[in-house]
Amino acid sequence: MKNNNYGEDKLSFKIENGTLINSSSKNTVTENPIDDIKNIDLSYWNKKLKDSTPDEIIDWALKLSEKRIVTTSFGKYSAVLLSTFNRKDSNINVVWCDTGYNLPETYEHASMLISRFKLNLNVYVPKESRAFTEFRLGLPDIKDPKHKEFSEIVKLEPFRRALKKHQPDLWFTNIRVRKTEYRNSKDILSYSKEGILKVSPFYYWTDGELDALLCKNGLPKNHTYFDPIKALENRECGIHLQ
Ligand SMILES: Nc1ncnc2c1ncn2[C@@H]1O[C@H](COP(=O)(O)OS(=O)(=O)O)[C@@H](OP(=O)(O)O)[C@H]1O
Repeated sequence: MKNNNYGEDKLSFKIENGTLINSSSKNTVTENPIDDIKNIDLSYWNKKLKDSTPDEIIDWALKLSEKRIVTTSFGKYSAVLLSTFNRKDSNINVVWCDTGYNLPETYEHASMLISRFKLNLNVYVPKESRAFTEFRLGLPDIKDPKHKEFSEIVKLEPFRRALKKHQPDLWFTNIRVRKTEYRNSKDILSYSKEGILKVSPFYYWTDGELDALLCKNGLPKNHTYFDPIKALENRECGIHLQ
């Protein structure tokens, strides 16, 4: 049974057979003998953190470095991580790569979360205007060879620019198991190609569990989220590959 302690307002809960039950976590991770964030034993710590709650994982990780960011797409479940950081480190740099291709509902969702959580938001946009990109490339679908250049211009280059600017040691994100084969090979902790420690506190949570969490905490869900760079649910947009 997984302990789904979220910890908001000092309340905690777990889900057993689809039912939400109050509980208190007894799984606080106190041991923290890490002196080199670039070389932590991922297999040891992933095992250790697997039964920890997102709050416990975040508390553990926050002790590792002040140089940290949380990324958001303002997508379907973005409210989960952003609301957690509102309690844990409300001033953390939030990085959003606004491709210019979000639906109006996503911009509405973003505006609402930005003001509700007073996000310390850092927005990265493409260097080229949407009009010029579309003039040159159209709006290529994923089968079109031009999709690679399109992704690079509207999302991947802005994301690399964000990492270069912030130079984080720690990157909080919301990748989850099962979404893609690639992600099944990841875990709560993983390293990016540049050696940034990525922390995904909700890695083992299912959609149903996140839905229950949103509902319990009165948080909004961005039902219609669509990212033309990612395009398919089981595809990588590329930011987690670099
Ligand atoms: N545009 C943009 N800007 C900044 N950060 C982003 C962006 N797209 C994805 N992400 C980060 O990746 C997390 C998982 O998102 P996805 O599952 O949609 O994956 S993907 O990266 O688009 O393939 C996602 O977590 P959530 O936004 O909480 O779902 C972000 O941490």
